[in-house]
This record gives sequence, structure tokens and C-alpha cells, in this order.
Amino acid sequence: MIAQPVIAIEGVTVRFGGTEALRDVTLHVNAGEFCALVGPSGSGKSTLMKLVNRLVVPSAGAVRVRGRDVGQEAAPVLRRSIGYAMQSVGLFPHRTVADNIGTVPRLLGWDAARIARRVEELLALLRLDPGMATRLPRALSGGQAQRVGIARALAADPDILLMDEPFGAVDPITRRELRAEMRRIHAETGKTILLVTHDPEEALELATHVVVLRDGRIEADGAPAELVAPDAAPFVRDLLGGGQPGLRWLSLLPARGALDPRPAPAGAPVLARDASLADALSRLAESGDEAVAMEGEAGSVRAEGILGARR
Ligand SMILES: Nc1ncnc2c1ncn2[C@@H]1O[C@H](COP(=O)(O)OP(=O)(O)OP(=O)(O)O)[C@@H](O)[C@H]1O
Repeated sequence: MIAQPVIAIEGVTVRFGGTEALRDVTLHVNAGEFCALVGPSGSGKSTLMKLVNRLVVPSAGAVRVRGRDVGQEAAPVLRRSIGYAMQSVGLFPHRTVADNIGTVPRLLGWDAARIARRVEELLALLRLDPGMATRLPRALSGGQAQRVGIARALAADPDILLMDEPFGAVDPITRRELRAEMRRIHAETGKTILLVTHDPEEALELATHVVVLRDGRIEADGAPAELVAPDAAPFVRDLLGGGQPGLRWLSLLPARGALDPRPAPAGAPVLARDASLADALSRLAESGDEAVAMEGEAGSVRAEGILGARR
């Protein structure tokens, strides 16, 4: 049996009055994928995401979630089954953190003890202090509020999570921490995640599957390293490459793939086993050595091996 995509957007066009926000878009997202939607402002990213929980209805084409046409399901039931986190967070200001997180479980009729246990679990998962449960949203920092927003989206353990710029309003350090949390949560829970982001680095770092939109169409769709490889389309490389697509590409390729049987010279820097080719290059540049070692490996990584990854 062929696995069915969890999210299937089939030939969808969305018109808002005279604007065509999406034009004949087809996208399949499989279970457990972390799919990032990127593209210039106005290219249709949020519209595409909102098709999934029926906040937007297609003008043509079909949207299926878990094999069922979303138009056939009651919107509130569909929305309760899909986690949704967004940049503005949208926490209820007069409800405590615990009440905010418990919103969907309450709607689903969970009993108070079960909700309390779940809130506790989620605070721990998002690395929030348990004492925060009784605070009101105004007593949280921006980063804490975004974590609570993500906890709320995860509360009823949905298999699908939609995230629209969920780390938008925080400083770069908190953003990096939240990204690491999301990577961990994805690895631990295996949820299907759809993420809209303006940050190409975020998309490349988190996603298993990146979708590039341009003027309401899918311009490219693939694994992160494919989209910044030297043979990728120039528009896509420019959008994702951050001015240095070559380095970004190397940052997505494992240094292990360039291991050379020759040992590194004594005292050479040692790379972690999950280091990228860009990490290896950076260590070579810093140390001035001809080779770097790798944890647990007898061989070394050398400049010629890094450049050889191109071929
Ligand atoms: N409810 C709406 N009514 C009218 N036009 C809309 C509506 N929602 C989106 N649009 C238009 O559809 C197009 C795509 O918008 P969308 O929000 O999907 O883009 P985006 O890629 O998410 O943009 P951004 O990165 O700026 O958030 C834009 O031209 C936008 O103005």
C-alpha cells in the first residue's frame, strides 16, 4: 500500500477578490515531515498554511487532511485536531498560562486532573518554570509567551502542527533556543509540522522538506541541501542562501562524508561527529592546520575533501 500524505493540497487556487494568492498549487506532506514554507512577502505562504485548518477555503482544487476532504468536516472539529501557533501568539490576556495551555483539552472535555497533568508536562517540554502556570500573559517575556503559545498548540497532542512565524517576535538568541526546542520536539514526537518563516536559515536548519513560493506558485520543493546546491535555481539559491549559498550548502552537508583515511596531525582541532563541512572549514581556517580530526574516527577531514564534496 502506498502511504497517503497527511496533508494533500491538490491543484488549489485561492482568489481574494481580484488577487490570486495561490495558483494551481499541489503539495503533499507526509507523516512526520517538517515542512517549511518560504518565499517573499505576499507570495502566499500563510494562505497555503491556512488551507489546512480551513481558515482559507480554496476557490478551485481540493485539500485533504488525513485522507479526508477538509470541506466535509466541521471546521471546529478539524481545528481542534490540528495545533496552530502564530507570531502574534494570541494568548487570552485574562487567563493564566495554565488556562491558556488547557484551552483545547477543555473544549475536548478532558477532566481537570488530566488537563493539569498535561499542562505540567508541556511546561517541562518547553522548558518553562512550573511556577509560571499561574501567571497571566502580561507577566511573561516575549520568548516565554511564544513558548506558551507553542505549548498551547501542542496541548491535545495533535499529529499536525501549523506554525506561522512562531519565533517572529523574539531576539536572535531566544530564537535560536526556540529553534533547538522545535528540533527536539519534532525528533521526540514525530509530528507532522508545517512552518511559515521569513528566515531562510531557520527553514534550512529545521525542515526536512522546504517549499519555496513565488507569486502564489511553488517555485521549488525539496530537501534543504538540494535547494542551495550549486545546480539549484538562482532565485531559490538567492532567497535561501543568505548571500553565501556556497557556505550555507556546506553547512548542510555532514563532515563525515569527507573523511579521509589519513590521520590528522597531533594537536589538530577535533570535530564533533555531527559537524558539517562548513564547521570543518571554519576549524581549518581558525587553526591553520592542514587537517582536522573527528571524534571517534581514526581519519581526518581536509580542505581537498571539503572541496571534493562538490564533485
Ligand atoms: N483575507 C485576505 N483578503 C484579501 N487578500 C488577502 C487575504 N489574505 C491574503 N491576501 C493576499 O494574498 C496574497 C498572499 O498573502 P499571504 O498572507 O498568503 O502571503 P505571505 O507569503 O504569507 O506574506 P507575508 O510573508 O508578508 O506574511 C497577498 O497579496 C495578500 O495581500
